[in-house]
Amino acid sequence: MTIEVTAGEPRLDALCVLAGQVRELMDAVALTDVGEEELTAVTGELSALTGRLRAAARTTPQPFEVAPDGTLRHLGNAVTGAANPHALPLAVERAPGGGVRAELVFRPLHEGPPGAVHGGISAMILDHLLGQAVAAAGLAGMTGTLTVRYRAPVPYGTPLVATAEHTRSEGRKSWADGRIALPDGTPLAEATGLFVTPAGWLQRGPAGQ
Ligand SMILES: CCCCCCCCCCCC(=O)SCCNC(=O)CCNC(=O)[C@H](O)C(C)(C)COP(=O)(O)OP(=O)(O)OC[C@H]1O[C@@H](n2cnc3c(N)ncnc32)[C@H](O)[C@@H]1OP(=O)(O)O
Repeated sequence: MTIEVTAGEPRLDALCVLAGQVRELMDAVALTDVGEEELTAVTGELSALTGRLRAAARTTPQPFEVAPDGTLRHLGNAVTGAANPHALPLAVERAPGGGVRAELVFRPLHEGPPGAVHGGISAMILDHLLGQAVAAAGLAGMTGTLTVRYRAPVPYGTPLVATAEHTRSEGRKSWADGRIALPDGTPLAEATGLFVTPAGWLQRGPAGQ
């Protein structure tokens, strides 16, 4: 899959494509049933590839930054970052009725209980989405508390919809609610969270801009 998030920045585009390929690799590792000899051979090739990438390395992932088009982006983010193999990546958009939403499909790689998504993975997605709902209201903050109610096992391999909305603020504290649901709206995991805007962000913003 080609992800074009970086118009006019061919190296970053190539990095995002590489991250997508690594996601496919991770899926393949989670599901492979090839024999021991082949596993050992592939491990050797991957070790060589890892060395090539480490030939020039940074100490932190791609940063939270202002892109050339003036928008904020975080290609290294563990949930949304197209350049981060760990990320789905989650594509978050403004919801028509307010708040934010994202369509997502978890993968077998995300298994916790047999046949369902790990609760920590669901919590991570909800944490991020609630945070973006708060940010969309102009109050970006760090998670202070996150409470999740798991109402039903979250399946992988099935289209799901995650939504969140900012509910209220008091000073630097903001609250948001969200859920991961089936496309018909049936909630599977619901969350509420408190986000605190660090005092420094009030002057400089989360990207230090
Ligand atoms: C455009 C962008 C897009 C970007 C959109 C990005 C979305 C990303 C979403 C993912 C977010 C994360 O995962 S963030 C990662 C996980 N979270 C963290 O690592 C946070 C670590 N904790 C901290 O950095 C800090 O403790 C903070 C920032 C949370 C608070 O520090 P602080 O700013 O010094 O707060 P402080 O002055 O003590 O308190 C201010 C008020 O908040 C309350 N308060 C403080 N912490 C907590 C808490 N944990 N739980 C309850 N309440 C708390 C205090 O009681 C006080 O209330 P009162 O006395 O005024 O009533």
